[in-house]
Amino acid sequence: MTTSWKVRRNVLATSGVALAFLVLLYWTDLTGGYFAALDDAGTNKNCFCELEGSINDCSCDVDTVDHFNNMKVYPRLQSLLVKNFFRFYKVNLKQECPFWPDDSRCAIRFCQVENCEEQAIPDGIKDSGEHRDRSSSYKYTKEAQVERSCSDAEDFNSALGFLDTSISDQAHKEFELWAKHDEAEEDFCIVDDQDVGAQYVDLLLNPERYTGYKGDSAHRIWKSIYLENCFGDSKETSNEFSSYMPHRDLHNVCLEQRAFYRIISGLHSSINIHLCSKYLLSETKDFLDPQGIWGPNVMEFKQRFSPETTGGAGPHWLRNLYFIYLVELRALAKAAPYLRREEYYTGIEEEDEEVKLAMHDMLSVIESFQSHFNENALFSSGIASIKFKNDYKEKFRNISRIMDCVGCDKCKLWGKLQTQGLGTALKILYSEKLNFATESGIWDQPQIETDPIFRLSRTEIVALFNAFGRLSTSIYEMENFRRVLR
Ligand SMILES: Cc1cc2nc3c(=O)[nH]c(=O)nc-3n(C[C@H](O)[C@H](O)[C@H](O)COP(=O)(O)OP(=O)(O)OC[C@H]3O[C@@H](n4cnc5c(N)ncnc54)[C@H](O)[C@@H]3O)c2cc1C
Repeated sequence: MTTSWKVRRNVLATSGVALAFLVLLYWTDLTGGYFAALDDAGTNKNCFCELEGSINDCSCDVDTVDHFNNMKVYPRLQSLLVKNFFRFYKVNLKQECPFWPDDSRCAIRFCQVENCEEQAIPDGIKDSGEHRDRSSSYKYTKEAQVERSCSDAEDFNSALGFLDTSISDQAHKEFELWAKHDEAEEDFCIVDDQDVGAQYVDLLLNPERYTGYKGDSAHRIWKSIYLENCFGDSKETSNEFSSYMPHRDLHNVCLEQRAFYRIISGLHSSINIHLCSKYLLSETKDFLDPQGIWGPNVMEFKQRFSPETTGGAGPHWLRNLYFIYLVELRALAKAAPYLRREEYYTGIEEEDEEVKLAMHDMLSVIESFQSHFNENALFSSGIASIKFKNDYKEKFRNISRIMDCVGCDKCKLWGKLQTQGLGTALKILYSEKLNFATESGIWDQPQIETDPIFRLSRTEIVALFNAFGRLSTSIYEMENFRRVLR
């Protein structure tokens, strides 16, 4: 690049940032009085996103989460999620929608997912495969990468060691299916990284941001997802979209149903906050800036969340973001002893060591949080709750199927990842196997020799942390919107 090009590029980049800043200032000015909402005391001091007080159904408040996330969790996640172990996610984006014909395509080019180059993926991730077989928890260890030599077995007496293996191949296949079925029993979502169509995606090349996906297709997805919240009392005859979003009736439904709705609504808020904070401000056709200018769009945020434009519901939706954040935070704390034992192996020695250290630090911070969500409050009412828990699983699995119907590849990628991360969090929170392994002190042993029973695949771990990273970023971005709107 010549010097004059560099100068021109710098000028353009600076003008891009300046434009984004001006848009911010413009809207701050315009909305100064409009945004200010009355607080409980009747004073005109807060913007609608200046949430205060209890998050409901949890023992902590918004301020505590803001401080903990923005100061401690967010910066750590930012440096962790760019590491090779976390940036490559294996997913099947070609799975057909099982519910209706795919009738939509995203209107703008920013919907496309950029494929990653085969050589960019570290060998340690590629070669080890992603099978969820019984040895999967050790597959990312260094030892698992070293092939066993046949000569290791030279002094082995084959006659004495003879084992009657006269079990048919068919029976072996069935055993495998049973094992897979037993393992999947605890799953809250469908993991498709073993599908023929699954491929690695570099998440850093495909940031979650505004794509222009909207209208009937997007609404049908959200509506179908909220419909999964109907436990028994089906409202399927209603054509009213709003009837699936009972924010006004929340106190009339049981805790489990309320939690389900709040989790989905929190995810919905998070996705919409991202598209507001990484909005396409200007689609410049300049070949020096082919990606356009991206930045926060305060007007879009206001339109989506202010009480005036949402019938008073917007601030509740934002509060639900904190709820889902606390659910995933608690899952990470619960799985911390297990996650500390993972190798995070990619084959790049120096980086693997760094990731392990960063992970230990991150998990200690997460464990130190004082007001964790109490997962035992859910599914605690005897036999009925067992059925409820199974219904929950089935409904979350359905949500992962619905994600295959999203008509914009980039939205589908992040939708699937976040659903899988959420499913992994719920699996951790309600896994009998994890409880059993933890209670038997297995994670404290210097060497784990027996089958630990509970395990997560690499794909589940990548989804779990990236999904939590999305929620953490949303809470951080809210702080930025708040600053502008004050
Ligand atoms: C899985 C998925 C992923 C997506 N990812 C992206 C993306 O990466 N980039 C992008 O630009 N677009 C994305 N979209 C589209 C985006 O979420 C919106 O659907 C779209 O921008 C249209 O917005 P809307 O204003 O019509 O309301 P929508 O967000 O479509 O919401 C529909 C209705 O739901 C209610 N509602 C809105 N928010 C909440 C909430 N938090 N809780 C409860 N109810 C609520 C309101 O009544 C609203 O009218 C995605 C959509 C889906 C389904």
